[in-house]
Amino acid sequence: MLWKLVRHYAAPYRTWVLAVVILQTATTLATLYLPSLNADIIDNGVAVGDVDHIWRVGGIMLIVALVQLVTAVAAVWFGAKVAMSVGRDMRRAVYSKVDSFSSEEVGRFGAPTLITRSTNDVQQVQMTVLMTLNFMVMVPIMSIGGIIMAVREDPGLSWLVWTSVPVLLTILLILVRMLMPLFQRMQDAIDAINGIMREQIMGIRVVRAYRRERHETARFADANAALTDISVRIGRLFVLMGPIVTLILHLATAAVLWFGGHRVDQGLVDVGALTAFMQYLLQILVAVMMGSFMFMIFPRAIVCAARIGEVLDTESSVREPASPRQPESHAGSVEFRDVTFAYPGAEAPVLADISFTAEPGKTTAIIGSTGSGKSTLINLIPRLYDATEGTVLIDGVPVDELGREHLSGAVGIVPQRPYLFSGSIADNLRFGAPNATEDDMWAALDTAQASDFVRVRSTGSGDSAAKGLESAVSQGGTNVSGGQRQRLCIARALVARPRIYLFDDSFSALDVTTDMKLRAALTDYTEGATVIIVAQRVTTITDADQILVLEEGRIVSRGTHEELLASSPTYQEIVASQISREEIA
Ligand SMILES: Nc1ncnc2c1ncn2[C@@H]1O[C@H](COP(=O)(O)OP(=O)(O)OP(=O)(O)O)[C@@H](O)[C@H]1O
Repeated sequence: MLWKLVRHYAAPYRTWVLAVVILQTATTLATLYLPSLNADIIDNGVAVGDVDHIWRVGGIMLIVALVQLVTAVAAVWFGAKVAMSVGRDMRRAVYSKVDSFSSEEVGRFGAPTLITRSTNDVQQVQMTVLMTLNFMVMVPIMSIGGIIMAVREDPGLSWLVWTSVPVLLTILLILVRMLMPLFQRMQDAIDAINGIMREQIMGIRVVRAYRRERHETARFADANAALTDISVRIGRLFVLMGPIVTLILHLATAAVLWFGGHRVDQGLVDVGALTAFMQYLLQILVAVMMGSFMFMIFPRAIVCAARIGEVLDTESSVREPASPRQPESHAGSVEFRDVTFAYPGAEAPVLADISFTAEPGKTTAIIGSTGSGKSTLINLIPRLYDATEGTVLIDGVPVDELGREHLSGAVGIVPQRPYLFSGSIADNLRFGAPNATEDDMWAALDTAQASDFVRVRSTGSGDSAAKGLESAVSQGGTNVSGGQRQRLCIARALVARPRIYLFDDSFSALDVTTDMKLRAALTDYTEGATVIIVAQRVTTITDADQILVLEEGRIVSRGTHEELLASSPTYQEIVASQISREEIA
């Protein structure tokens, strides 16, 4: 998966990769050339007192060193550009994939892991691309070229290469083998810590309310300790690696000086050639070390790439139609035809044989006990999920044949759990209608009974204080009350002026008087549109043109308030539990 991902995302930057290969080759060749020039200066300049030779070869050395410097810097620059671009594109792809997911896929993966995969995992792959680009040319050329050059300088000492390289390689491979499983566990530990952190931040109020701080702190401490433990073990192995490699390098240098010294004494080799041999041996060992380092980062990148690939290979269960259909009328009627729905993995359906029509200009209300499937039913209209059997139609066209744009333009939903985004109140209100004017927004706020508190609202202090529509909303809408958040979400749906309004238990946080005022204003505002209201309170829906009573996922009765009062035992039960006999009368 790592190779497949990198090949795909690096393809647009082929030219830059080629530049890195050429530049790295030039750097490595220059690095390999320098020791033999050095040997030449010592043997043919210093040893025989030829100053001209020293100047001439010294000049060449300077030029070669300059070439090495410039090409090395340029190679790293291009390498970084490729790696960062690959990382950016991969992050973008993961983001847009997640964006296309339906509630099912988001629920299946879970938010914490989706966040880790699009940030930390992509970063690991990006880092591996950077390292690979830096080392992939240098390591093979330097090790093979180094061996050839070293043996050329003094074949008699070549046994030192054949012994030191395998020793270093063996030790490094043992370390890599020990590191591999640790890296895999590290990624899981990061996931776990992100998950706990997110859950605790989101649920901080509940944690406080139930005085669970100690328990939660202990849970976090355990996850933190696990991550620390793995990191320390990885760190220990890394720390061990430094001295071991240095020891081998020093032993190799000492061996070259010891055995080489004897050979110089015996006149078998020149001092310059011996110096060059030593430098080549060090270059070979450094190349081997870097090669092993590359192997060390691969296991982690492979794990990360697999996790990224899993997201990218997942297709949304709610798919865009290949050629979207346009309905003939744009009135906004909603029809359910024998709809059955089961959540993925669940055995029993939560909705069964649902058939009804919600007409434009009329209000359809859905009432039923907790868990009877009201929200699920509403969620099928904007395709948060697709029906398992049967069809949901808007203006006579099945919703899965409508384009996403068309569908989101037609349907305005106020979810059961109201959510606002960070930004100003105006930013939030313009979510579904970017061109809405201030008058449009105030009209929606008036209808949602939200204009009073928005008008006096102010955030920030001094000159930077923002007032009214420009006042700030924090992420999730946590700096407004539950009822205010609910009304702002209602206003957000109203501003877009869709043809179909879906209110999922949207009046629950309002007091009875505000609820009444809001519904009266709503009747005028939504005139001509299809309105579907899910409600817990009977008083919210007494005026509805049609009330559907849901029980365990089935419509058990339907009719107006009066009709149901007369005919439906379930409805009578609900009403009796909420309204006194006098009120009913
Ligand atoms: N994402 C999900 N995965 C699996 N089951 C779910 C999921 N969401 C809801 N359910 C189940 O489906 C059933 C219907 O849930 P739904 O939220 O539609 O009920 P509801 O009538 O809106 O309830 P409430 O009045 O409490 O909001 C419940 O039994 C619930 O446990």
